[in-house]
Amino acid sequence: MLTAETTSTLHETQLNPGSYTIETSPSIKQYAPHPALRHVWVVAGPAGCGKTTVASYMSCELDLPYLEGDEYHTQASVAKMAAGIALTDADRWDWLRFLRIAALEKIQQGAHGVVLTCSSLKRTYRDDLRSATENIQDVVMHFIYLSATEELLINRVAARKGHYMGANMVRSQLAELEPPAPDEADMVTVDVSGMAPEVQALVSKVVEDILNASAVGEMKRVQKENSSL
Ligand SMILES: Nc1ncnc2c1ncn2[C@@H]1O[C@H](COP(=O)(O)OP(=O)(O)O)[C@@H](O)[C@H]1O
Ligand SMILES: O=C(O)[C@H](O)[C@@H](O)[C@H](O)[C@H](O)COP(=O)(O)O
Repeated sequence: MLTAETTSTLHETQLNPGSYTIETSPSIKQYAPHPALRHVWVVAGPAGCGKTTVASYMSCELDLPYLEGDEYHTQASVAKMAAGIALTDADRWDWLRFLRIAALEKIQQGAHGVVLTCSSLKRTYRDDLRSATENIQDVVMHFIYLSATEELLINRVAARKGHYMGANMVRSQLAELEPPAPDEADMVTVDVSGMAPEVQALVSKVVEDILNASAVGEMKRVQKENSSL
């Protein structure tokens, strides 16, 4: 069970990584983000875990623009994946760069946050994405990592229609996957084995906790600043 533990500044705000279990089904809409902060939500995990499904929900609930990671691959990378060939690091660096640029463009254009899908399979890829916001004080990145078994992923990819990614790619995705490390405090794991409403409830709770923790962290930062004037 995730608990939010706030500290003196936003950047020190810690959220315990770990799987969520949840009983209620709140809407995220009631949780207005802190006006001084903008959030980049990266929905992560291997093919078929539900990134697109969850990100669409979050984008709608939070009223934020949505960047679909699949659309930022080069044609060559899509052709590779469609042919059942796993991407390499070299294939992915530009993709990650395009995603970073696209997310920052949305922020620069005035969006109060962004929802982004990106498998972010390896720690180095996540660190690369993190570099986009690390020097921007009012923008904070979060990873929502969707966790599922190989069997579930294969079943969901196999049942999905009209996508270049075949079920034969799940194994290579899992072979490369580096699940959240204990020090990745900006990453929260959500178990997606349930049906959509259950997953949505888990995601809502994750977002609620993060927004609450961020708001408290930001308030403490402002109070600290004011007290030192
Ligand atoms: N919680 C769920 N229960 C059942 N099916 C789901 C669930 N989430 C997603 N799906 C279905 O599984 C398939 C893969 O989901 P998708 O969102 O495309 O995953 P990803 O973007 O991570 O590849 C889609 O056909 C989607 O409709
Ligand atoms: O890094 C990769 O190997 C790809 O980005 C992959 O992880 C991603 O999942 C594809 O874009 C397939 O799309 P779906 O994840 O939507 O199936």
